[in-house]
Parts: sequence; C-alpha cells; structure tokens
Amino acid sequence: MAKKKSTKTKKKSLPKFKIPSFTLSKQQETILGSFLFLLGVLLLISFISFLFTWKEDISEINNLSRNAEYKNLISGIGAKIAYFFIYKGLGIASITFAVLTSLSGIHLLLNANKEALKKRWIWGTLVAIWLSTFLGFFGSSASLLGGVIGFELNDFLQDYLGKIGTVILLLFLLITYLVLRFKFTLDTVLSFFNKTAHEVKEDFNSEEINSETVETPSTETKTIDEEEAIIANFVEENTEQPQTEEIQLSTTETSIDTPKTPEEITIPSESEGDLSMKVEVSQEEKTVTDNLSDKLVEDFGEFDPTLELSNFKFPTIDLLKDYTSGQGITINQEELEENKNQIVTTLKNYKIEIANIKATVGPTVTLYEIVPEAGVRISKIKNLEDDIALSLAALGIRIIAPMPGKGTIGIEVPNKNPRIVSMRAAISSKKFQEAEMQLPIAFGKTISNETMVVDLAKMPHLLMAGATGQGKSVGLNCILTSLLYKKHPAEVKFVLVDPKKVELTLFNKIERHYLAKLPDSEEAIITDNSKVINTLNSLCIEMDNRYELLKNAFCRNIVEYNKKFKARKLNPNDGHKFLPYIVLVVDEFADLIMTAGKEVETPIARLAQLARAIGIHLIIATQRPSVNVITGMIKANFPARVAFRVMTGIDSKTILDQSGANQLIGRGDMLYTQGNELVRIQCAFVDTPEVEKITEFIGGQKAYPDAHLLPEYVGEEGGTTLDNNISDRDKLFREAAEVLVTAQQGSASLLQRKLKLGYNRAGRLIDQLEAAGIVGPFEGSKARQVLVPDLIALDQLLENEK
Ligand SMILES: Nc1ncnc2c1ncn2[C@@H]1O[C@H](COP(=O)(O)OP(=O)(O)OP(=O)(O)O)[C@@H](O)[C@H]1O
Repeated sequence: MAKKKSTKTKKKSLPKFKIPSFTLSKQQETILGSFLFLLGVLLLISFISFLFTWKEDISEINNLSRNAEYKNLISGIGAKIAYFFIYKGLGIASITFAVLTSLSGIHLLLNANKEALKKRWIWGTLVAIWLSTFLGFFGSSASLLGGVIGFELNDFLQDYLGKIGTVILLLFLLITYLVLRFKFTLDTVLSFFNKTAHEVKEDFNSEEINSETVETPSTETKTIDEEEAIIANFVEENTEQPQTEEIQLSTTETSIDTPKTPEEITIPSESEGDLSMKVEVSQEEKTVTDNLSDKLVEDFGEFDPTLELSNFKFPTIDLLKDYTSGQGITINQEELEENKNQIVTTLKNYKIEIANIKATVGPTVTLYEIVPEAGVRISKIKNLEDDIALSLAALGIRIIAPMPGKGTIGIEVPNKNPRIVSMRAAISSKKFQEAEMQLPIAFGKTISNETMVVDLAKMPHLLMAGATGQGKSVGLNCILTSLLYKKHPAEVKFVLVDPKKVELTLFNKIERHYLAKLPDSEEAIITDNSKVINTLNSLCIEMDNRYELLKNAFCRNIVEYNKKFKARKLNPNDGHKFLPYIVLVVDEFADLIMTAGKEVETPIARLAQLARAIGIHLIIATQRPSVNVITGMIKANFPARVAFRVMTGIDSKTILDQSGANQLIGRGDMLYTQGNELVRIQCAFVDTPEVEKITEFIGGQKAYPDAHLLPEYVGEEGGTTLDNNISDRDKLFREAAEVLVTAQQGSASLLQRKLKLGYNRAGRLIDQLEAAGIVGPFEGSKARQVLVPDLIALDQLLENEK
C-alpha cells in the first residue's frame, strides 16, 4: 500500500515542475523572423559604413544633440552601435554578429533546425574572438581591425607567451576549429591536393586533345552518326544514377575497364591520340537520420539494453543435476534381439515379410525401422498396431507408417530401462549453446539422441497438454529454465499464471529480474483467475502500443525494431524503447476457461493472432484437452503443440489432430509438432530443487527496482455481486436486456457484438441482468438461460420494478 501511495503522490506533483514552453505562432514567427533579418542587414550596413566613416564620426559619438552630423549610412545610431562593436569590441570580426542576426531571422522564417542555429552562434562567436585576437597583432597600426578587445587579448597573450607563442597558440586553435567543425584530417587535406593536381592535369590533357580533334576535318558522316548513337546510349544508360561529373567522350568506340576505385571509372581509348573518358560516380547521399545515428553510435557505441544490469551473471551449469552421471546410452543387446525377433515373428503371423530391419536406441524408446517385402500394403501394418503391441507385451508402441521422408515403417518400442535426459545435458549441448535463436528452448532429446532445440519466437505460440502426472509441469520448467540460461533480464519478461499456486511460485524470486506484472498488483505471479482477465487485456494494450511503435519506426517486427533501436536510429524522446520479449505462461488453462470463459478466450485468441510480430509469445498448458477447452479458435492460433501422455485417442486428436499421444509412456515422453510432422522427444528433466537453485542464484543478484510493468488496464472488477440496485445499472441495461430476450440467448459475447462493448462492460451487464432475474446463472462454457420469454414480459418486469 505504501508503495502505491508514493507512486500516486509522485504523479500528482509532476505538473508543478513543468517548464513553460515558448512556442510561437506562425504569425509571431514571421514578424520576429523579418525583424531579425532586417536588423542584421541594418547592422551590416552600419558596420561596413563605419569602416569608411569612423574617423569623421568618432568625434561626434559622445554628442547627444539631435543636430550632430554623422557620415554613417545609418546615421547616429549606426555610428554608435558600430563604434561599440567594432571600435570598442571585436573589430571587423564583429561583422559576424550582423550576419548571425540575419541568419537567425531566416531560420525563424523558414522554421529551420534550431539546434543548427545554436551551433552557428557558438562557433561564430568563437571565430569572431579568434579573428579579433589575431588581428590584435596589427592593433597599433590599424586599431579598427581587432578592436579594443582583440588588441587587449592579444596583448595579454603576448605578455605571457611572447609573439611566437601567441602565433603558435592561435594556429593550434585554428587547427582545432577546422578539425572539429569541418572534420579536417591530414588524409582529407592530402587527398584534396591529389585530386586537384589530377584534375588540373586532366584538364590540361583534354584541352590539348580537343584542339587537335577540332583541327581534324571530319571526313566520314557515318562516324558522326555512330558517335551520336553511342552518346545517346551512354546518356540513357546513365540517367538512372546521379552521375553529375564531367563526361568527355572519345571519338571512337570505347570499352569500360574495371573500376579503379568505387567512385572513379576510367574508360581508356583503344588507339593512341584518342580521348580517354573519366566518369565519376557520385556517392549515394546519406540521410540525416543515418548521419545522426552513425554519429551517436560512433560517440556512444550501440545501445546496450543490458547495461543497467551489466554485471548480471547467467546461472552456471553446475546448478543443474546430472541424472545420467555422464553415462551414454546403454545398449541392451538381449533386449534388442528379443524385440527384433518378436516384431519379425508377429509380422510373419500376419503374412508380412520383412526385407530389412534397423534399430535406433533413444533415451526411452527404441525405434525399429523395417522395410517390408515388395507388395506389402502399409495400411495393413498400421491396422495391426494393437496386435503387434500385444505380442511385444509393451506399453506405448507407436507405429509410424510410413516414416516421413524415408521409405520405411517405424515401430517405437519403449526401453525396459528408460534413461532420464537431464536438463544439464540439454543446456550444455553444443546445439543449445550455439543456437542463434531469439528464444531458444532445449526441449530434450529425440529418438536419435539429438538435443531438440526449438525457437519459441518461431512457433510462435505453444499449446501443451497431457494427463496429470505425465510431465507437463516439468516441461514448463524446462522451457523457462532454457530461457533463463540464454536470455538477459533485459531481453525477456515472463507473465506467469498459475492457478494451482504451487508450480510456478519458485519464480517469485526472480520477480524484479524477469517477471512482468500489472502496475498495481502485489504479486507478479497471478494465481487468481479473475485477475488474469485484466492481465490479458493489459497485454492486448501492450500489443497495440508495440504495433504503434513499430509502425512509427517503419519496422515489420520486433527484431528489426530492436536492431534499429540499438543502432540509435530511433529517438527515445519519441517514445521508442528497447522491447523485451514477453512470454505469457498459463498453467491449467482449462481452469481458466471454465471460470472466465469467453472473457479470456477472446483476448487470448487476439494475442495469439497478432502478437507474434511484436514479441509476445503464449504458452498455455492444460490437463484436460477437451474440445471446450481447446476450442477451434485456440487451436487455429497455436500451430506448435506438445502432447504428453493422454488417456484416450480422442484427447490426442484434440491436441495433435491425430492419435499417438495416448501411446506415450509418460514421465516426460512427448510428441511435438510445429504444424507439420510429429517428433517424439524425451523431455529434459529439471527437478524443483534445481529450479529453486537457479532462481536463488539469479534472485541474489542486483535487480531492477521493480518487476517490468505492463500498461495499466482500467477494467472493472469482474466480480459477480448480485446487487439489484436500479440506480447503479448500466445505461445500456434495457437495450442489453432486449438484445438477449430477442435472441433468447444469455451470452456476453452476443452483447459485445450487438452493442459493440468491451468484455468487462458486457460481463457487468450480464451480472446486472442476472440480478434482475432476466438471465439465469453462469453455466460454464454454455450460454446462460434467458428467463424472460419475450419483450412484452420484459416490459412488464421492468415496469414492476419501479
Ligand atoms: N522429463 C522427465 N523425465 C523423467 N521423469 C519425469 C519427467 N517429467 C516428469 N517426470 C516424472 O513425472 C512426475 C510428474 O511430473 P509433473 O509434475 O511434471 O506432472 P504434471 O503433468 O505437471 O502433473 P500435474 O498436471 O498433476 O501437475 C515428476 O515428479 C517426475 O518424477
């Protein structure tokens, strides 16, 4: 609570410190601009005039009478100002101020860059002081040159450094100015001289040859035509690119040589005495933003999002336990031989001859690939799946007929002694360590013992299902652990929803490093289903905000955006910021759907449809893979699915659109698909104490002041207070009642559609309608019953209430 108060007072006191901004209207700008421009002109005239008339005017300077006569073109005022600036001030260098005043006027009139003007004033003043000091050398003979200030400054320097020292100091200041202002280096000076020498030589040569060609009378008219054709072609070819430099054409056919430098191509002539041609290709102009960002990157380096926690240490590998104690796969020859013989005899019993058989031993399953004799139908083998399983007396035989990409049939048989794939092995695998992915996840090992590393960002959302106790929670921990080992807190944030209140609580320790939450919530991990709705809506707002940022930055996705931001091409003052990935994890999705129904399904579907480009990824896990939980809308937007063992083939079909998950053996045995083929994986095992150690390791380090804050969502509490208070009713209460009574369907989404409302308002209306006895109570995912038969009855009911 205390925290809340302080944030509120902070917010309130902010406007007090607002600096008033002096923005001028267009008219004011025009008036002030013209004034400054003309004032500059006036000053310039009076200064220049003073150079010629000062001797006559100086005697009148102190004469305040109206009759005093001045020779200055701007008369008394002009003479006085010029006297002050030139004679008493910086000498002829003061002309700079007249010019700068005019320039300021022009800047205002054209509404040009104010920063550039500021720079001009600073540099202009420095140059004027330098010039005046330099001209101070001649102060005794021509006092106007450096003015009093120039003379005094020069004198002062000479007292300390002597004449030579002063000259050297002034020379040094000049060099510094040229280098800083015009980026002059020794190289540019040298190349300038080289280029000029080259050009002079070229000009000299061409003039000689031109005069020769002019002298030669053209005898063949045909060659002139040819010449023109060549010229026309050449010009046509070159109009596409801006090549503005001199092009001198030879009088005979030319061939283009390989370019000496990217900018300069010389076309030599074939015969002696002909002209050679030099074509200068002008360089692409750089855009201002490029220049600016290049400069920023040059000065400060690329933006580093990890800077705030630059000392952050990634968890070490020894926090994870090695369950295999370094052993590789142990091949049990006897078991292999036994299974092989049984497969062969079983198939023989069904008159299926085998030409070839090969075994691949995985961590928990062995894959027997068989090549049947020619003429055996694959569907026949598939139909015998149960019989083969029975005769092999093993659980979880899966037949893959045919093996995708191979001309074989696969039979997966569980190993008698399954091996645990430890998270340690998966994390330390080369494949994971070297993964160039946005959000790499080391899932476990495939049947061929390869570590399965997938990119969550590519999925882009993951649906996980499996009966209780088959390894779902371990799977979720495996995903989160992978990301903790690979991503800096600045790069990824988790939004965790855990209605069971036990599975994800461990991650509380890393709240200020990796978690995101709503501004006002106490706990980052959401355990209350009613709060999930607010969080989901807040994520939708975050999504919309991110799309706006991407649109303004002309980027198509978060990767491009962050790259541009790191290269300092996006201005944080325009609201741009480095965008971390956001991973939303919902455990027990079924629970959520059952209590909140459409209110969560719709924002989840919206996020799933749109959030991929802007770096929000969803992982939803459920124990109950029934169709009212994993609806068509959810399925359509979650192409990547993980299925742990489920109890029935129907459940498997709900998750994977095919059976197979019912034949898994449990304990982390899973099937993974990203929309195409199924891969059987043994999920890496990470136990709770290991996760605890990792979160402690991270939690013990310096953290951000708070969890990452999601945008505030000002939704109403989704509470179901059945308070039938007429005065508190929504304005649309009657309309809503009419919609539902007419449709005879008590659904909030109908109200949303018909009355164009948000989820919360529709939900509140439904509650009020329930309280008024117009619709029945909540019935899970089914629409509520409408208790009023028609509009006449509704009118009566509402009339009686008054
Ligand atoms: N990848 C794995 N390797 C080895 N054993 C595993 C693996 N995954 C799970 N197990 C075993 O299965 C048990 C249950 O796993 P887990 O808690 O993940 O199940 P669950 O599907 O989340 O169950 P529930 O839905 O009831 O929470 C674990 O305690 C562990 O013994």
